[in-house]
Amino acid sequence: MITRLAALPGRLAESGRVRALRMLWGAGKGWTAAVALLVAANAVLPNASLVALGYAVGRIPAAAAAHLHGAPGRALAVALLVAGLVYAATLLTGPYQEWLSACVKARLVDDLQSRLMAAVSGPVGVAHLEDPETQNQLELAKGRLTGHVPADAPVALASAAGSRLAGIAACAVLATFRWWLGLALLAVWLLIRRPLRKIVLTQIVGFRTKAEVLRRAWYFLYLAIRPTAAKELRVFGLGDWTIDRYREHWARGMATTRESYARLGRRAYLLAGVVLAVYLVACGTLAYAALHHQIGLRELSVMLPLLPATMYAGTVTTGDISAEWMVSALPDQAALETRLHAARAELSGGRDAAGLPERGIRLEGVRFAYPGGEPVLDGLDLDVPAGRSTAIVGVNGAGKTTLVKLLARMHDPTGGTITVDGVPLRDLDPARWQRRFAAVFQDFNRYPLTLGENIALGAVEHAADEDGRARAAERAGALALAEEIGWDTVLSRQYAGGTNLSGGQWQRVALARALFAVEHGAKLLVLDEPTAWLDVRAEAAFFDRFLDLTRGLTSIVISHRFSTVRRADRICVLDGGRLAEQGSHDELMAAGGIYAEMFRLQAARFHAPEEDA
Ligand SMILES: Nc1ncnc2c1ncn2[C@@H]1O[C@H](COP(=O)(O)OP(=O)(O)OP(=O)(O)O)[C@@H](O)[C@H]1O
Repeated sequence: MITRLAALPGRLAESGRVRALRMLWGAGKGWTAAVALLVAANAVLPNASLVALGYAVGRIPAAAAAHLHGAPGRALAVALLVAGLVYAATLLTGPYQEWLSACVKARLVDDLQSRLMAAVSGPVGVAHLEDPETQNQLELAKGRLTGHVPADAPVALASAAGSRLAGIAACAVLATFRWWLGLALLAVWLLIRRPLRKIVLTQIVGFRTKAEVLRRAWYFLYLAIRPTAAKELRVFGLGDWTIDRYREHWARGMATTRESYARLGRRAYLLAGVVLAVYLVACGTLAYAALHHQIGLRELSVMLPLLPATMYAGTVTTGDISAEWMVSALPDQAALETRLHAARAELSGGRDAAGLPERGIRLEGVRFAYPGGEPVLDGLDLDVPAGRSTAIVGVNGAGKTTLVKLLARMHDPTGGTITVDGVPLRDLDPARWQRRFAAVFQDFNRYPLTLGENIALGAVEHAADEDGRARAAERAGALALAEEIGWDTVLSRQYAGGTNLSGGQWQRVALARALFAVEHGAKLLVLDEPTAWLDVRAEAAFFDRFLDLTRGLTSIVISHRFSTVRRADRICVLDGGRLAEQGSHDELMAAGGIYAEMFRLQAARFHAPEEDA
């Protein structure tokens, strides 16, 4: 996978250039014209100021002989004025480039980031998000791993192109003195550019193979600076360990980059020898011509400073290197969009899911394994009747959450069939089917938004329904919280005026969100460990409301707390990837199987004799 990411440096850079140009054109004709002006300014002004200064120097002897009077004095004054103006214009190109870069970047960042977000959110499943290659490509496309933002590419390329043109123009001016000298300088710089640029491109490719290691480095950096991990890091004294891990991964990730910089340096010294030889010839030729009065002071003072300016025709500057890095991210963006667009088709189906399920969901011989993993479900047969509550029970890793992910079409089974009222689940429009669901996942989201928004996100198109929001909060036991802190308080102290919630308070908010979705039409309620964070009283209140909460819904509850599970109409026990037992609490207890054993084990902890406790 990594090799695919790393391949073909040349093509990668070229397609990036075309993309950068297209991006610029897309940003607007005015910006394209402004960038073209930058290219022209970089190409013309530095040489023009050298030429103008050379002309002014050439006029000094005549003006000095006339004591700065008369026509020679005026000619010098005009030449100096022109040189000064051109030089001032040259100085202005720097700020102009900064301003242009900021403006173009502001336009492009928005577009590039939105496109990335759209690409990643496009597929209805979640497999692509669990795929390391997607994550590598995503980080490269954002430019975060390299520190070179792709939105800067058009202006950086324009600036580099302008400098190259300036170098070529300097060679052309020197060719007016001796055609072979201009040509020799151009040829030597062009020859040198190829190997130098190849080193940079190889460095970029080398860096890309380290994307995963560098992602790790960034992970350790964020681990150290984000408040979520702060408590554990301190309790276990992991501060230095985190820094060491960061450094170790960063050093590994940057090893190829450092090596290629060293190679670039060595090669540059070698090539500098060749350049020196050509420059010696050039200086010698100019000196010879001056000594033999073949050229005057004016020509000499124009040609001499242009000699070093020819290097821009081929040398690789830090600006060039940055531009290459920025450009290299653009094909990643395109490849990611293409790949994730294809991933949209992986979970296909066009039938409307409205009104489903009326009778129920049936799983027959369902098999599923995560990519590269052992089978999690291995021939599962299960009925989930509509309008009833079904509890799923099993040991850690039995596949309970995975089963819910299959039902919600985050993944499709690798074998067997799932049908809804007899219609294959694969035939249903996956996005519409997902909107039939309301869920409190084990790792529910804790949005750093207001309390009101946290609940309204369950049915965002009905966010204005304040009565519905209050009803959902009341049923979830979160109304008191709303009355205490207000609907508009942000649930994170990392934002001004925000507050932090306890785990149990968060769980009530997550439940309220799911119930708000139910208020607005969701018919399948999934509760994955819905009471894990609740205190005893809140859990008891939840049991009391369970029948009310799930009435009329097809609900699936997953829990290791048997007091929650026993309220369900039907309990299914997963074991070894299959359905091991099913029935009501009483039936399963009477059967004396896995469920009964697990239930008794848990109950025994609460009824243990005191010496046992
Ligand atoms: N995204 C994933 N990629 C690869 N393997 C996964 C993924 N999610 C879960 N698994 C594996 O699938 C198996 C079942 O996990 P699952 O989360 O479905 O179990 P569970 O019954 O819900 O467990 P628990 O009671 O601990 O919540 C586990 O072995 C787990 O390692």
